[in-house]
Amino acid sequence: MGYPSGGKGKGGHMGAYPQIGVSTDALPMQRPAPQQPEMKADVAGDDWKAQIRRPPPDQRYKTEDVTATKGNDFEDYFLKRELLMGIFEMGYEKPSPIQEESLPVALTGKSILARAKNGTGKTGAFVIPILEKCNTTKNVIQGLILVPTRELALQTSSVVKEIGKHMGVQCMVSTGGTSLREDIMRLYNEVHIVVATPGRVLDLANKNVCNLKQCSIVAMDEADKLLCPEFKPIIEDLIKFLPKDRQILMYSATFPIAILDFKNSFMQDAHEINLMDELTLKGVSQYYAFVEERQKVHCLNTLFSKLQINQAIIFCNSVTRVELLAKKITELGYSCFFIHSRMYQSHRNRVFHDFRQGACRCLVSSDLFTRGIDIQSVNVVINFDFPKNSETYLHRIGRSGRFGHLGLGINFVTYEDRFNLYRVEKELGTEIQPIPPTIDPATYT
Ligand SMILES: Nc1ncnc2c1ncn2[C@@H]1O[C@H](COP(=O)(O)OP(=O)(O)OP(=O)(O)O)[C@@H](O)[C@H]1O
Repeated sequence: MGYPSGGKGKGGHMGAYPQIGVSTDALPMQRPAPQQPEMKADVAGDDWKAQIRRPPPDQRYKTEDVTATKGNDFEDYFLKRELLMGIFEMGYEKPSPIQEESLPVALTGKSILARAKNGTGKTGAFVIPILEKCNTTKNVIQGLILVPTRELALQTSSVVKEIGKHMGVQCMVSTGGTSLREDIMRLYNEVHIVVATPGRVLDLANKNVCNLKQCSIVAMDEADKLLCPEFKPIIEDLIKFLPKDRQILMYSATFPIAILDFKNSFMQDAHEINLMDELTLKGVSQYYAFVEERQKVHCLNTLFSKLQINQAIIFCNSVTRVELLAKKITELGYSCFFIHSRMYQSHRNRVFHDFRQGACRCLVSSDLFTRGIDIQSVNVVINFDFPKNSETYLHRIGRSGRFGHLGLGINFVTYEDRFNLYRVEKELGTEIQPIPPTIDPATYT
């Protein structure tokens, strides 16, 4: 991934700070999908593998979090050829452990409640069976994917479109913060799979414009977040619009006890998968720096000069603090973006898109980006404010070290945070070390 020259370091990139407002272009996945598949594959012959345009193999070191598999191949699951082509063109060579555990069960139609570490391929674990079951000759919604944030909806829909690109699948994103009218118009066209935040899709179902009568498979990503008090009643209402024999695929890295209630009500016979004997990622080194509040910006400055940051996400605990910190970083002479839920959706889209493209090295974020966001080039996560609970800690740190790669998590800990640090360590069974004077770049690059 390329960077504009001087993307890191003191270069007076003061202009980068207000960049978030420059354009209201929607991301491509928000536009109505084309009516024809991007490329119709000729997969009739035996030479289909020769047609696959695989990306160059990923040679980087990967930890056992993704390599400890049974050695299965995607071809073992008798998937449609068009789907297999999409999988291989994504650069997926072999299924990850959670994909190995999920695919055969999901393909039988059974519901799943699965827990696996961050960045180990849960999205593929539910997207692949949904695509396999999708009959693109039928003009009805057959799969629904629910996610807690709009950014995650955009990201997941692009995975569906990429993996399903040889199938002619029509995938629609539907989230709050966008035009309801456009969503309604889109639904007059062909839609096979909907990726949505719960409120908007319930709204559309209530208005009888989103017909879920034949939607027999539903995935809930970040399921514990979807079952928090804010979303749970919406999810329960939505389920009433689905067929009785629907299949539910629930995934997260964290499953508090509260989930059991939902499981008992809606998916009693679900198959359970738990790949989290240990909770934190093997590839992510975690450190803390004991600081006073007023020293934090200075410490961040020191980290910027000492670390080999490819891309970094810096988390704060409030929207106000996100904006303040982004301003301070800019004043230090570093370019940075910021994102939080109180920004206009068009600005959020722009920041997400540009940061993913590598337009800026550093993103200051609220917990909006804590879950699910997959940006492979992020190798450093900094908790400028220490998170309040261990679930948030785990998901934040998991924005680095994607798919078993190496990463670094650094926590600023104040006197008031000291008990929280201890609790997170205890609850996650992990050790967060005091930060040493130097950190070997080989451990996180
Ligand atoms: N079988 C595979 N082979 C190679 N790369 C893969 C495979 N499956 C997934 N990936 C890649 O791994 C990265 C992480 O995957 P994904 O976002 O699905 O993780 P996740 O488990 O959902 O993470 P989180 O818990 O943070 O949401 C993505 O960039 C994805 O493209």
